[in-house]
Amino acid sequence: MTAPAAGSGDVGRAPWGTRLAAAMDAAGPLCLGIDPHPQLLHDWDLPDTPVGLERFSMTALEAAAGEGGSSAVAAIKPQIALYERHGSAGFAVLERLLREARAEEVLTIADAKRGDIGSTMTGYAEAWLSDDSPLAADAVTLSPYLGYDSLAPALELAEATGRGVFVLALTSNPEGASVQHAGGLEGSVARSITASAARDNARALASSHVTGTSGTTGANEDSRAGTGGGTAARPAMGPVGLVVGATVAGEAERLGLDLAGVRGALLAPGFGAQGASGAGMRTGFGSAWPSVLATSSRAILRRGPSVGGLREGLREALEDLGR
Ligand SMILES: O=c1ccn([C@@H]2O[C@H](COP(=O)(O)O)[C@@H](O)[C@H]2O)c(=O)[nH]1
Repeated sequence: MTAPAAGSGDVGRAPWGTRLAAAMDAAGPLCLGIDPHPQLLHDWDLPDTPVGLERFSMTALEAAAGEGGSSAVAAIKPQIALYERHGSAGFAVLERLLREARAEEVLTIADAKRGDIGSTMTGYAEAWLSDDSPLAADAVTLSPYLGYDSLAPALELAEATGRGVFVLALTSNPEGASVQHAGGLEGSVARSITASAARDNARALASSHVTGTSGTTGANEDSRAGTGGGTAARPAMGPVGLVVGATVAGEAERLGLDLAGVRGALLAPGFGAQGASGAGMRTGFGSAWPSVLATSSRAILRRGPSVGGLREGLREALEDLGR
C-alpha cells in the first residue's frame, strides 16, 4: 500500500480506527448484521420485495441506532448480496440505509467481499469508499483471492477518506480452510494476509502520527478497552482490519497468526446463528480480544419485527460478550 496523495487525509473525518474504537467503547464490541433473507422477511410478515426490504432495513436501523442519541451497537453490517438480489431497487434501499445510518451516526460496514485486479479494484473502491458515492459506507469487506496487494486501490482510498477495509483472513465457514490454511503451519495463506495487514497498518499509523492527519488527538495511542476485554489495552487501530470467523478464532494461534500485532480491527462473524459464543471468542482470540468486533445477523434479526424485540436481542448479545 502506498501513501495517499498529499492532503488527501484532510477530509474532516477522524481515521477509521479512531472512530471504530470510540464506537466500541461507547456501545460495546457488537455489530448488527442486516441480512434481509427471504425467510426473515416472511417471518416479519413482509413481502420479499423492495418494499419489504426497506421496512426490514429501517426497522433494523432503528433498533441499532438506540435511544437518547446513543447507539445500541458499534456498527451495522448490511449483507450486500441480499440487497443485490432485488436489483436496482434493492440498491436504492441500500443507499437509503447507508444514508440514514450516517445521519444517525451509526457506523456502516458494507459486507460486499469485493476483490479484483488493480485497475478494476479502483472502481469497487470508489463505489464503497468514496465520499461522492451513493453507496459510500464507513468500511467494506474485501476478498484477497487475487492477491492481497491487488486490493491497494481500496486500502489507499480508505486511508485517505477516514474509512476502513476488512480483508478476509480466516472465514467462519468450514470450506474456507481449504484455501486459507494452504501452505501449512509455517506459511499459510491466512498468515501471509495477516502479516500484510500488519505491515500496512504500521505504515498508516506511523504516517498519521507524523503528519497529524488524524483530526483527533490520541489516534496513535493505545486505548483501554472497557468492553468485555477487562482492562486489556486495545492497540491503536489502522485502516486495515481482518475478517476472522468467531467459529475459528482458535485456529489463528495454531496457524501462528499474530492477530494482536495487526493493529487493526478484527471483524468476527459466526457469533450467534453459526454457534460461536462470547466465552468461546474470548478464549479463541486471546490477547487480540480488545480489537474484536463480533457481528451477528440472524440470531438477533429473528427477534424482530418489533424494535423492542430486536433491542432485547442486542442487549443479550452484548451481555454474552461481557458488556
Ligand atoms: O467468514 C465470514 C464472512 C462473512 N460472513 C457474513 O456474516 C454474516 C453472518 O450471518 P449470521 O446470520 O450471523 O450467521 C453473513 O452476512 C455472512 O455472509 C460470515 O458469516 N462469515
